[in-house]
Amino acid sequence: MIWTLEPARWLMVATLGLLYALLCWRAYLPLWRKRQQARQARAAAQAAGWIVAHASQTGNAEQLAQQTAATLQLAGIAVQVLELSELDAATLQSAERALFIVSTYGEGDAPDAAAGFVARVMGAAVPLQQLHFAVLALGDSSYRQYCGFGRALDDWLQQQGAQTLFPRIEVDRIAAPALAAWRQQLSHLAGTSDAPDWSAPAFEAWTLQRRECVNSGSAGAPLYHLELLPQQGALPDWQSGDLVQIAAPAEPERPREYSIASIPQDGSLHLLVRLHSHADGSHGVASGWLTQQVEAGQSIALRLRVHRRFRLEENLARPLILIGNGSGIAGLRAHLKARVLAGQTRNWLLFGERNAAFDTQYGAELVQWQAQGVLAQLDLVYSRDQAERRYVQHVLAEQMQRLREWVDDGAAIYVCGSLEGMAAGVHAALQAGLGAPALETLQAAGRYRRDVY
Ligand SMILES: Cc1cc2nc3c(=O)[nH]c(=O)nc-3n(C[C@H](O)[C@H](O)[C@H](O)COP(=O)(O)O)c2cc1C
Repeated sequence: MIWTLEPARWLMVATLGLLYALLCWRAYLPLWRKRQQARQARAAAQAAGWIVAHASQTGNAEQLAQQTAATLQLAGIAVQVLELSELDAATLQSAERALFIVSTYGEGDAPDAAAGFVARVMGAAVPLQQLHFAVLALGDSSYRQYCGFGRALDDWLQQQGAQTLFPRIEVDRIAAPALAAWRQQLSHLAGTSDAPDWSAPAFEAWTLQRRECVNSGSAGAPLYHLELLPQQGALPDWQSGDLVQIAAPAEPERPREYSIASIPQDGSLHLLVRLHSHADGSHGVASGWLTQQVEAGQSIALRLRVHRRFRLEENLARPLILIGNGSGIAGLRAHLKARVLAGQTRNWLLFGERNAAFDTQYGAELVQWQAQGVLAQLDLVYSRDQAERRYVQHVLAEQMQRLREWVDDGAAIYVCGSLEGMAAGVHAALQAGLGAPALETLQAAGRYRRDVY
């Protein structure tokens, strides 16, 4: 009879039972973990309430996402603010409400940072019947593909079965009425009537200290170096990579953006402004006013704009490859100044212009930095100084071995200047030399940044 078994046998039976239970548990463990993770993801999405996802190049969409989140939070709604690139299919599938605030670049493309989301997530079918969403699409109607990315994202979400909370709102050059419509929809959704005011910081009066044409005789349009100081108080703080907005008196509702060419340690704010001329010979509203009309000692309405995506941030500690052309030297010069200040000498500048005789804006500084050993490599590429046209992307392709070595050493790549021609050519050369996936990885890691126009 079983009750008569000896203790040793009991022990064996018990051990075998335990072993069997353990084996079963081990077999079940991965499944359990997976279920647990899914449960946690769902719980996180539910606890987080709404997702506010942004895709921004120069920060407008990101700023609006923060303001949108603040409005919802004020109404007691839990919000998770994410970059679009941080969203994956699983998170989208476990979310119930999401607001997308996205701008458009290139020719109807997503901002650089969202390229990964487009390839990874939008390239596939993701059933999203549970998701309710709305899109705020930022753009500029003077481009052919107006709000191209916002529209594409909206279409894709609807194709996946997601339901719109309200129709897409398109914002032409940050126009106030469209933003008011978005705020109104938010207040309605959140059930609040006291949404915070979203007005941008006011323009402040600055004084033009000095202006100088830096490319007299050039085959290109005139380029001017400007120095400015605030009329009230001390010089504000900014970082290399940041922008200013300038409101010309003739068109204050449409401020123009310029890269800042100096750092606060220079003692004033420098800009490099190209005079634009139309076919009929008339000048661009803002560039004509800044370079031909305002006199030294007169007032300019200006506000600073953080351009987080083009700042150095953690790349300050990495080797830095700076690539640009024309007035794009402005932003690159500010970065070089910040690097010199930080004692970082592993800098490589590839810069393109037309003729060495006329187009050497800030050339003396560059040569001096090279002599001081703070500019490890300087490639000045003049397109018209030889029979064949030669551009930065050609030199980049020739120097690809060196570029790979720098990237292997952890370098970051910053591109500033014209989108057509330069930035597109540089992008193609980098893709060919490093491979598209590697370039995408660099971009996602914030090691490939562009300020192109
Ligand atoms: C180089 C460049 C290309 C652009 N291309 C487009 C475009 O194709 N379609 C469009 O609607 N807006 C285009 N825009 C306008 C931006 O989408 C708009 O300025 C937006 O407010 C930028 O928001 P962000 O700061 O969040 O990136 C372009 C802007 C730049 C500088």
